[in-house]
Amino acid sequence: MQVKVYPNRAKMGEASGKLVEKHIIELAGQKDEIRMVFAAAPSQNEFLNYLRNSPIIPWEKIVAFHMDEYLGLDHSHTALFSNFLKSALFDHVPMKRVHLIDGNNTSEKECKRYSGLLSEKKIDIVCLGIGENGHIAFNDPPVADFNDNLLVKEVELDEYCRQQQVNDGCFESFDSVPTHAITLTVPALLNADFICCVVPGTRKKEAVYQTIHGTVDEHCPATILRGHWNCHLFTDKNALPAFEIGKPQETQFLMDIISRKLCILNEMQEMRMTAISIPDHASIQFPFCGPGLIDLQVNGIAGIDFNEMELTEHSIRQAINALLKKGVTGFFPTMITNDPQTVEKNLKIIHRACQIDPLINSCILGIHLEGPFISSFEGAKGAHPEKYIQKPSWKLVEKFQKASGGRIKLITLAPELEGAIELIKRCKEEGILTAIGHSSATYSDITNAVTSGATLSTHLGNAVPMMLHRHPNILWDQLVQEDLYTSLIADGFHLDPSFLKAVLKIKKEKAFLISDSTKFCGMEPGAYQSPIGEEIILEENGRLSMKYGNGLLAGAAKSLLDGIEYLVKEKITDISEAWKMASTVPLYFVGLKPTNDTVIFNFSIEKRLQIQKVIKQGTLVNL
Ligand SMILES: N[C@@H]1[C@@H](O)[C@H](O)[C@@H](COP(=O)(O)O)O[C@@H]1O
Repeated sequence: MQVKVYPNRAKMGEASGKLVEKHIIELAGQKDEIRMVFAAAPSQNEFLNYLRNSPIIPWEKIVAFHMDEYLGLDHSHTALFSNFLKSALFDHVPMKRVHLIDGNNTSEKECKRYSGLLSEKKIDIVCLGIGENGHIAFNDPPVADFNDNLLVKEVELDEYCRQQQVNDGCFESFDSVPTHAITLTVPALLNADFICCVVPGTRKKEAVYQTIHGTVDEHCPATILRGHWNCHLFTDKNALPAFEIGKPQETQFLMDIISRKLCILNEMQEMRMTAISIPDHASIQFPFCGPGLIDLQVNGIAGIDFNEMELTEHSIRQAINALLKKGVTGFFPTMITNDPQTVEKNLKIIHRACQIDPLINSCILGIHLEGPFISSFEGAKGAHPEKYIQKPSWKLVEKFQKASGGRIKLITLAPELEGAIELIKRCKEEGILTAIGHSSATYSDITNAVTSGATLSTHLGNAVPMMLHRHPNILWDQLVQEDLYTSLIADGFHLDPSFLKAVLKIKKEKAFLISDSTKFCGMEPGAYQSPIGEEIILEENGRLSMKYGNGLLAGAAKSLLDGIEYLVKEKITDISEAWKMASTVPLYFVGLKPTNDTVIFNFSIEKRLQIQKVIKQGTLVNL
């Protein structure tokens, strides 16, 4: 859902009208008939007024419906929605056809008749508002059903909704507002390809707040709009309680949003937001939309590895295509401890690929050097080859940084090594983030690293010494550092659910997911050679380990998307939290501004995620 905020109703009406006008004209170029549903309420006045006066809308192609009607109100009553829409729009423009709901027909017959008309063909555009009680059409909280099997039904209006009709000036008294009505159901409204929602005014504050920030469920039926992939919410300053407009409190605002588990800010000026907040129990069939995924540790994917000798610009593009298919719109290619000549060569290739291909350039947000300044202790060195481990050296970093065209943004190192603290400080000066990882550091090494500028624990819980003292040890010692973020591999093999739960309880919004995927992610099970020459085994279930390392893990063969699914499946977090940990949190950690990159996905009852569409830099990616 995109939220746009305007200083007053007039500007809001004009902007929403323009957007719908533009969409109608686009559709008119493709089809002979455009089917639209309109809402009848004073909140729509400015919007309908814009449409009525548009000199370019091809009304002769438009078939109009409305979304609700009172039962039993006299034909001539001005509050009848059919009469309202006639005087606001239908009587002024040469529509192809207008289908009015007859509130004086028996409700059963009328629901059937109108359902029949609606289901003749797909509805293209729904223009609606949100009630003070959060309703859409007359789906008030007590009767709204996100999984309704019906398209049109009779409902009893709740008292809050009836009072709003008096507040809106449509009826003189509460008692004169009918108690029953006919309404299009939630699925009938959400089935449209395009939704324009116009909600002005102070009395809508709570409803707008809930729509943007509340849990997606029937307590506020409008929250379901966040799940629609092409919904545009227009509101005015008066209806917006959550933050003040015009004050550039970007950081605080972003933190507020992150802590409320929902949406990211894309453009401060327009207040465009991409929201995701889905209840864990939802069995909603509509696609959802969330920010593009961000993976700060990708060694490779789909047969291509950034550490292999054979890396080319073309294979980088292939890897990016595979990542986009998994919803990853931004990532750090990760170079592990390796022959320095290969590292340098591959950094140059990545740099060149970014220069020649704008898509690669926009997906590669930076490069992660994981090593070579790591511990050579068993366990701590993990799957990294000992022969290429080096002493911390700014000179080497400088050489690599030059080869990469300044793209190295993160270095994982062992702070206990001689010269590591100086290197951390130097990196900080040069704008490179540093992380603690593949280390056997003590509490004082870790504290020194943090005070010198280290801000992350890389894949906490993995690549640590084989045997740990129960306390102190390197896990507790990092967990207590409040300034450290933590990256976690949630592939189902690297960490147990209880460890993940405990880390999240401590680190809260400072924990994010990485895949640590290698070229074997997406490959058939079997025995292979790793890019750094080790024999490795990829099992049927996706476990990747060293053949001669007593089963020790050797990176991952699962994607970031699998990590999100794992957190939800194991009931470690809900989907909103997990998605946030794989998108907004890592982006925030590296200090990059949110983008408009968006992923549209299905989330099934079986908790499976399926990517449907990826929008990168405003363009639909060909998946
Ligand atoms: N990329 C690292 C490997 O280099 C490391 O060997 C492994 C260790 O996991 P554990 O410490 O659980 O054996 O974690 C990740 O996969």
